[in-house]
Amino acid sequence: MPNIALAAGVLNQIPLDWKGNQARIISIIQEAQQNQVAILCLPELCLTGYGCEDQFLATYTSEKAWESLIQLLPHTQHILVWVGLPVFFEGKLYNVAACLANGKLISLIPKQYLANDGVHYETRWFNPWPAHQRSVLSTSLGEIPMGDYRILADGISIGIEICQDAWEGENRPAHSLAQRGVSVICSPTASHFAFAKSKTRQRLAIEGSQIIQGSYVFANVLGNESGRTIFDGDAYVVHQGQICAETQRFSFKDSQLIVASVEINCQTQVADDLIVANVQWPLSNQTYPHFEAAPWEGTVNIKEEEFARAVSLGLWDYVRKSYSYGWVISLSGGADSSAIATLCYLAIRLAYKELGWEGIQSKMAYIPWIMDVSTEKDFIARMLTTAYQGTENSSDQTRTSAKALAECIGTTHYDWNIDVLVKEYRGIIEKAIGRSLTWEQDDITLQNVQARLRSPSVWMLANINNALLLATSNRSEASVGYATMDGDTSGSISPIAGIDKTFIRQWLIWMEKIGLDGKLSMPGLSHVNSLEPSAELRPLTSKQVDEEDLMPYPILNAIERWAFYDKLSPENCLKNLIQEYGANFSEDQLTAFCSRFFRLWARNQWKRERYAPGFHVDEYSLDPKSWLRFPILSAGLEKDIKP
Ligand SMILES: Nc1ncnc2c1ncn2[C@@H]1O[C@H](COP(=O)(O)OP(=O)(O)OC[C@H]2O[C@@H]([n+]3cccc(C(=O)O)c3)[C@H](O)[C@@H]2O)[C@@H](O)[C@H]1O
Ligand SMILES: Nc1ncnc2c1ncn2[C@@H]1O[C@H](COP(=O)(O)OP(=O)(O)OP(=O)(O)O)[C@@H](O)[C@H]1O
Ligand SMILES: NC(=O)CC[C@H](N)C(=O)O
Repeated sequence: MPNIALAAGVLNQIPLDWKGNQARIISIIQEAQQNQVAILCLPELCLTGYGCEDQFLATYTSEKAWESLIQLLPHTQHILVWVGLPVFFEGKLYNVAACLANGKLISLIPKQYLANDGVHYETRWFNPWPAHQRSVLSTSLGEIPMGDYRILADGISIGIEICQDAWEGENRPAHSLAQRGVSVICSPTASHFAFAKSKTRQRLAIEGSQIIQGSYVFANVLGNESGRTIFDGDAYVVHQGQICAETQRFSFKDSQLIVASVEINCQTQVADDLIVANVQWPLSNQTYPHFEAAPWEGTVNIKEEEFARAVSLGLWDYVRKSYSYGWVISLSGGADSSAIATLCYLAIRLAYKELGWEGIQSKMAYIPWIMDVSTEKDFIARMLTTAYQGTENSSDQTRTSAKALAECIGTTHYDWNIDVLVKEYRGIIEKAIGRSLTWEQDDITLQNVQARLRSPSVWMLANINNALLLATSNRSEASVGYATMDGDTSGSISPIAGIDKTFIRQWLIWMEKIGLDGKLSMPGLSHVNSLEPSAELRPLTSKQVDEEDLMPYPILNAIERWAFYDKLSPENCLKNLIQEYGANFSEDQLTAFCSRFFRLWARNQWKRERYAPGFHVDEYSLDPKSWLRFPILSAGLEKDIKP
């Protein structure tokens, strides 16, 4: 029973980046070879990127991937590597893990169960491969075995489960592989971040190793690969149910390799489903560092930590992959825009900590001024621009709050007043329609014009800086359309559109007082955290607060979850509401909240269709393009509240 080194590599790839993806794969294979690794598992579809969307349907994509695969072969001496790519077989497309060993393509093993819920849409592009079906594919390299095979390499039998395969309970291929006899399963994966989801993946890896009483090597994608989804970059080497090595999630590096040396059972029996790879493992006399999870994984504030790390990595990857030079935020001093400014700050701080200044300069070499900047402080000021845009309805508290946060972060901060613009527009329209606008008659119009007139100026800053304008809507506001279209919805990404207002406020308090690892906090949030959420669009004397315009945020969030995650009827949502909140609100009040929620929900689907792309962070999202479809025109659900 020899000891061999098993490794998993996570990669931050870019869809359709042929050269870049290949270079990162070659670099991690070389790192593995230097570490005398025998078997290396890389993420699902890592040659093309997991998120190529309908470009998978272009045969060109799989042809380019095939070319790239062939170019990898000379880099696989004395190692067995799993690399993911799309492959056409008899006119149908499959999501495949290719086994490369010692300069040869050994086999192509397709995914059996396709992911098709939530953000996943795999059946649009791929076909599921039936269990136990085995065939051969004629290729430029000759006849290659394609199907439900095992690999026999230097006495070790290896099987595979591709991401969703492992989520299929009793049907997961690990069970059949256990009966057929494998000592190692590799699991190339592309499983996006959602709160606490990595624990499920970890459990699946542990159970996989227990099912075969052997080793399980699991490798996920890393970072914001293609825009909306962020991948944790988690990987595990598990042996007999024990985790031997794991990555530190949310790394800002291009890749991470983990290695563990394990004692493996040998097998030499020949069988129909066994393809022999001619490879001799390197003699592993190396001792490996103990690759273990980051300390923050074990803390009680794991949800806050995950949110901070996932979204800041999402923002960082987005800015560099879109070749932008930074971010612009219209900073009101309220919770949403302040949360986003803080997340941008964290993106820079975490990137700096992990990559160092030289690492940042090489990653951001496309920015013309990058070599002129020498300190982290200067870099923050160049990357992050904020603007407070007051009106006569703005309070001193929000102006002070925005200024204090901007100073604490070190943004380039502006403060100007837009009353002159509001007056000008109001005058033009009043003259045109021949009457004065009043708050009694024109409330929404007078609110919205202010929100809209904050948009052109920050777009100008975004254009001047070649920066991304960040929209600040959260999921709770998106539910009820509590935002002005082309006003505060302006922007090219909506980083917090996937999370509710209640959590944002809780996270801000944690960031002020505790922060990442209990160290990286933001004391400048003290003013923000003392304010009650308000749009500040009506005259100050009216004391506008969001929760009076709408309903208490916890109630709004509860109805939203019951209705659109649990898919309960409006009537049952109300029943739940009465049960949970009946002690604090009358039935009439709760019925009014429920009616208002469904009325605003149905009326504002068109707004959700028009939001800038947001990040997925929770179990569900309201994004119509990637999670929840709802008719733009409907009778609404309000009438269904009472029988
Ligand atoms: N189904 C549909 N398809 C296409 N368009 C549809 C439509 N239904 C209405 N519309 C149109 O939508 C327009 C109204 O939308 P819009 O102009 O955005 O305005 P609207 O949704 O009526 O009002 C904006 C709301 O957001 C609040 N707000 C604004 C800014 C910031 C904040 C904050 O969170 O702090 C809150 C504000 O207090 C107000 O309650 C109308 O022109 C209407 O015709
Ligand atoms: N005085 C202001 N200066 C600059 N931007 C503003 C101002 N008022 C509103 N905005 C912009 O409009 C957005 C929407 O306002 P909204 O009130 O929903 O968010 P917030 O002020 O960040 O948080 P809160 O709702 O907790 O007050 C803000 O996030 C901000 O981008
Ligand atoms: N790529 C996949 O097969 C992902 C499926 C998996 N159930 C997930 O959501 O993470």
